[in-house]
Amino acid sequence: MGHEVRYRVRGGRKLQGTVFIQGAKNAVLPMIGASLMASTGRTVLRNVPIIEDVRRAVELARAIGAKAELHETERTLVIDASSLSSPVLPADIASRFRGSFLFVPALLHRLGEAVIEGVGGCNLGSRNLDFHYNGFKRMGATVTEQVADNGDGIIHIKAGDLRGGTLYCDTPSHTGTENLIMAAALARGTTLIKNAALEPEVLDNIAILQAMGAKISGGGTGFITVEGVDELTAVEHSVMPDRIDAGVFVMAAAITGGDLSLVGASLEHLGVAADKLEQMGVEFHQRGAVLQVHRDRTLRPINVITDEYPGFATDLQSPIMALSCLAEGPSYIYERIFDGRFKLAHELGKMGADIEVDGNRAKVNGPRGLRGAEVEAHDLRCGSALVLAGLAAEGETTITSAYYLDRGHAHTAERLSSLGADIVREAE
Ligand SMILES: CC(=O)N[C@H]1[C@@H](OP(=O)(O)OP(=O)(O)OC[C@H]2O[C@@H](n3ccc(=O)[nH]c3=O)[C@H](O)[C@@H]2O)O[C@H](CO)[C@@H](O)[C@@H]1O
Ligand SMILES: C=C(OP(=O)(O)O)C(=O)O
Repeated sequence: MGHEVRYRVRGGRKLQGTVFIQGAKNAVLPMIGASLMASTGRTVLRNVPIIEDVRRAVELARAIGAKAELHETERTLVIDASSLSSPVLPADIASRFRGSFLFVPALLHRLGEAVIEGVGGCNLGSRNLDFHYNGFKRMGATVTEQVADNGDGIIHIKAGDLRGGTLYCDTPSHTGTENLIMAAALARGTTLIKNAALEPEVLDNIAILQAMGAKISGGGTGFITVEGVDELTAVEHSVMPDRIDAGVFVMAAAITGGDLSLVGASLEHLGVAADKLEQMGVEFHQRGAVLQVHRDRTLRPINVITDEYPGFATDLQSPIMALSCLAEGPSYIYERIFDGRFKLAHELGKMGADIEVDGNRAKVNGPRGLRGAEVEAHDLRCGSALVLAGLAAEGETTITSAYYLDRGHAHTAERLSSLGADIVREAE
């Protein structure tokens, strides 16, 4: 797992043309979790990104007894959760993607318990789940951990009768907020979630839950109130566009000095990343649902501090590290969200970059001409950053362990090739 896919990129071509931004990975995964809360009917999700995380989510939904059909050509997922039967999230699937933990509220409500054999996601240093567990406990659940024969921890959550309460996140956790909202949606009484995440994907998940009959207010304010209801019904919903996919294509235009029209991209959803890219010399024009991106000026260096939305998204930190290698002067990056997200610096070093890392801070000494090399994608965004670097490098770049890239980006090679890039995906 993780080593069978590689991308080969030959750099030096300016990208031009129109590309469709995929549906959002971080919106569709909680929506699949939400759909499992409907005990009758079929949920229809449109604009679903055809990525490995969605394929794993479909496998996991089936493993717990739901019927799930992914219609790839139509980018539509149909889920019938009426036959949910097993509370066990098996390690072989659940430990391959972070979004697996978003199935927990449905299991607690539908089956009274959840057994978590593993939680995956990119290895970005410590990724705690205490806000989720503490919230479930405040609602009346019990959480216990056992050690399996192979030494792995197995978490057992028993719901009893979940009731509303006052919950909080110490920091505004993205999936933490989504899990607590879903747990509260079918709980008895009223729940207040303080310091809730403001990400657009959280708001899109609130929108589908409201359509299903949930009573949720305060989305986007940091204080969310949920009045529990007795049941949720299956609905049809179109997944919002992926702002991180959009950001990567913006940077593909920027790193190649290209000119792209991004269908579905929103300048607003890029948050501070849009301002930072403008400071670097990228020009934007939002015309309805199409964002035009152009860069022909010299790239200027930048200071980046990652933060929760609307701050600079941590998932765009690796891509901008690749871009800043070409900037005329030193760029400074401070990663505040994850404590292990700089493995990329070493890989970019193999391509000629000069990056000094000190804890959660990095100094990128630009400009450095990049050259093709054999590099490894240690996580999803490390993968997208290496593709960007490959687009600007002289010669051929081979990116291994590219399953990680496929976890979150759909049809990467096809979409970039259609814009003029020389890139192929090889799977063994
Ligand atoms: C599937 C999904 O939506 N993944 C996204 C989600 O991950 P995820 O939801 O896992 O990220 P969080 O917002 O929860 O984590 C942010 C920080 O809070 C800490 N924390 C979080 C929860 C908790 O219970 N205790 C705790 O200490 C984490 O260790 C991390 O340092 O948001 C991240 C931050 O925008 C993105 O990079 C991921 O792409
Ligand atoms: C960290 C990421 O995802 P996940 O939380 O799914 O591991 C990501 O999308 O970059």
